[in-house]
Amino acid sequence: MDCLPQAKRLLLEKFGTPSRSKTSVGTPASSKRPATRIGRIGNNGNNLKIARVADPIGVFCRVRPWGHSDEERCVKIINEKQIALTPPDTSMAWKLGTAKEMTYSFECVYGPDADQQTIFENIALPLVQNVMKGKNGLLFAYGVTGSGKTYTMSGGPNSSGVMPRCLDVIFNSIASNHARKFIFKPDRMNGFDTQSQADAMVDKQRELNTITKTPRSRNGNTRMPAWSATPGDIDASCRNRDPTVVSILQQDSLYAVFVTYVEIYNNFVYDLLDEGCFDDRTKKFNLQSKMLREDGNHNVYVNGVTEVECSSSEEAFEVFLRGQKRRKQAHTSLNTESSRSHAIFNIRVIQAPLDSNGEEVTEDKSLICISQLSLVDLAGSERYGRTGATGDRLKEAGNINNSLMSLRKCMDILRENQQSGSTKMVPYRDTKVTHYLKNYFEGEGRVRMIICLNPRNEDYDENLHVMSFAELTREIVVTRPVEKKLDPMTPGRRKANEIFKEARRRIVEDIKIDESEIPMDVNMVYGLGPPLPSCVMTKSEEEGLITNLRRALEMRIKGRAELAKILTEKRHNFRIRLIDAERDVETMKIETTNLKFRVSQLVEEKEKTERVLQVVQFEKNEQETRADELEKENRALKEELENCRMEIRQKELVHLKDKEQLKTDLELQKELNELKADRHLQREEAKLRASYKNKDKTFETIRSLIAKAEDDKPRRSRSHTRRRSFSESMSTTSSEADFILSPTKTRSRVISASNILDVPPSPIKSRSGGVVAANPRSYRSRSSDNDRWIEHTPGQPIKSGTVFQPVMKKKKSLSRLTSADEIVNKASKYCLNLQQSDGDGGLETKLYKGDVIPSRTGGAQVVFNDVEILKQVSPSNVQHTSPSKKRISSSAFLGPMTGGGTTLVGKLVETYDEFDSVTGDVLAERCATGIGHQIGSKRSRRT
Ligand SMILES: Nc1ncnc2c1ncn2[C@@H]1O[C@H](COP(=O)(O)OP(=O)(O)OP(=O)(O)O)[C@@H](O)[C@H]1O
Repeated sequence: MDCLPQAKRLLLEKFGTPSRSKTSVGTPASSKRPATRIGRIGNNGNNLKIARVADPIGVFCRVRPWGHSDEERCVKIINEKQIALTPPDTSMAWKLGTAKEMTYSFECVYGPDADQQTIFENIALPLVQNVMKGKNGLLFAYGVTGSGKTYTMSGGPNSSGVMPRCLDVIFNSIASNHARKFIFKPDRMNGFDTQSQADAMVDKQRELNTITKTPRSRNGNTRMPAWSATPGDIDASCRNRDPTVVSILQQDSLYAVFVTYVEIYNNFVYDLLDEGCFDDRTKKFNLQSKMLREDGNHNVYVNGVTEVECSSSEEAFEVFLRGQKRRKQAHTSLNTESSRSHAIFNIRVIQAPLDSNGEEVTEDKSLICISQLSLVDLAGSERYGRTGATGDRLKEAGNINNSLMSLRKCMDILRENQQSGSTKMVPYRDTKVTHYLKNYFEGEGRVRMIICLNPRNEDYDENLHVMSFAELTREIVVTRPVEKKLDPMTPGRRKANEIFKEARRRIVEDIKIDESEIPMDVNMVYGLGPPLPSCVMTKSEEEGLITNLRRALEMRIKGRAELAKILTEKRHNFRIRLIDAERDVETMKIETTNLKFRVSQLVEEKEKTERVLQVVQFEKNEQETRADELEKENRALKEELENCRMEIRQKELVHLKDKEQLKTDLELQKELNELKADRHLQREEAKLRASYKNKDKTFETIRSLIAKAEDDKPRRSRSHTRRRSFSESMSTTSSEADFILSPTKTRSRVISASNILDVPPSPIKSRSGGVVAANPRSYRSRSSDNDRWIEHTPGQPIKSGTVFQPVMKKKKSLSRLTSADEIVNKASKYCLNLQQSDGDGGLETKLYKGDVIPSRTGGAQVVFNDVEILKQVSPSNVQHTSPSKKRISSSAFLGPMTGGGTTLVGKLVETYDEFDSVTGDVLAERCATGIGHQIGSKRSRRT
């Protein structure tokens, strides 16, 4: 509905009433020059010539403060619009004799006392207002070096210049309509695209991830660039914000602000916000020069320039500081921080209307409006001679002056074209600065210039040039930009959307229904039809516009009537639903009363149940305590039972052991008895043989007697018969003897009698006539002894120092055996070496020898068959030697040998006695254990 006042305004403009009177802030009314109407060919589709209103470039003058009050100065402020330049004696004009005081007029003149706030409000704020309306603006500062251009544009630490204030006002104004970050995305061709809120959120998240990896700024809000401002610089967080707000917002549009910062140095364009050019090695920025391009609307832009979206003026100002650090500045004799390049800081305001639901930004790219405010800090003009510049500085100065000269040339031709109607080509492309600003001078925005003056006498000559440029510029008019139709849709969508959302939230809260069940269609209520046709009347007699307008309005009236009908219907429906709802409420009230009664009953029941529950709980606790006690008792009894069982098991083990021992003893006893019986038998046999011998002698005697009586035949035949019967009886007796001496009858379990009987008897007579006890098995030929011995010496043997050495050519100590195989497969003999004291200081060494034979279970068993005893007795103790030991010793070695195996058996029986009585325990314990341990599972049978 904004279209009627807008149409009225356009009509007024059409008929010549300047609309500049609307600008309340800015140039004083008295200083306003009437808008110039210039003829320009515009293409409105019908190729009609239209007149467009043009404004002159607004030129303002600012005189910076001078050092000392007594210092002579060449600038004199005549009034708020005029200044006078007085040539000093040192000036060139004085020398040439053309010196005279010159007066110059400006839109407004600001003296040394003018503060930054005033400069901003009067010069820059109208441009900011324009930008918010979707129009472009250019503000540039021009003047000699050190005249205060940078100060005016950027400001100092405690005095914000034009640029930060512009940012403040823009962000203040769009506060409630600020689009979420990343809703607008630069399309890299000077345009913008929109994206959904979801996509914007994704981009936002990505940015947050990047920020968390980099340090934060001093105020903690935004990213702190690695090369951010040093403490001496202007701090974005410390400056005072300008609180001004311009209220010319499109309420149904969302806004975003992007900034770019470029510099033109030595006629090359550089992107001061390009982050990919920091050289870690040199710690310097290697900026790549950029190209200037034209977009589809012939707007010049820097190709590939970094456009930074900012959420606040602080953030934008930090971005500016970031770029400022890279700007080419140098110390010159005229300015300690002289700008050696033209810096252009662009603030781009993007606005796009919300969709018909007032929910999201429209996707229609043609409805996106981009307006740009360019703030240009030109490098200062300077004379070569004055600065004394050389090298790079000289080259810079040359380029600066060239570009400023080119700017002046362009202005000159432009003015000539405008004044004389000529169509000379304006050489914008001569330098980058004129090329870049071309669009502004051709009518794409409002242009304002601040002439900065340094009133020192030394600057007079340069100031003169600046003044002539200012005069020239003032005469140039710039076409006023066409008012853009920013939002063609019905206004109020955003508000309606908010109201609708609030209503829906309340319904969801109160009635507890799903939010998705309530349709979201604000358009139904607020869409009054298609947008109104253009109201711009190009010809007074044009009828079509009014007809179209009438038709559109009639459609709207029709639409409104339809909406009214729908409203009535909805009202009716709503009333019916309301009545139903009231009825429901009554029913519910009754139900509520019933339920309350039921609830009170349930509460009583619940209390009763709780009491019962308490009693049950108490009982349960008691029973649990009792159960715990019983459990403890049970556990103690189980432990006791287990102990008893263990005791029984131990006793059973002891019993079994005793039983085993008894069994072994019995067997040994039995074997002993058998051996004793054998010995007795052998004695009896010997006696019998002796008696037979006697009988033989008797027979011999008889035979001789018989031989004497041979002559007597009958007696001889009788004698023959008798002899034959005696021989028969003798043969019978000898077979009986053989039976008695049979090895099988004398065999013991421990010692193999067959081995013993295999050994031939070797009776040797002693000198005394007795039989010498000699064991042929003890003799071994050292050359033919192939037996492999296992030597077992338990404990640490005592060195006897005797010549008595058992012959064991191939022997291995039991303790060195590594596997059972060494006994089973390799060893054939076993020797147990036992040493013990005889109690009288003597040492008794016993060697128990035996054969190693394989056992049935695959192991090995030792069959002892010999004992050798070495007794070392002190001569003084010979008398006291124990008789029993003597007996054992002598009986073992000096026992009677009547021949055959009998002698050896007798000897072995004696030794077995000894073995059994003296070393039985040792053998049982040590030998069996030793062998058993060495052989492992193949434990040999204890013998
Ligand atoms: N109106 C002013 N009030 C106070 N100080 C000022 C004013 N104008 C300029 N100055 C001071 O003068 C010095 C030079 O100013 P500035 O750097 O802005 O000059 P410039 O025109 O940008 O020079 P150049 O072209 O060499 O860059 C600065 O220290 C600045 O603070």
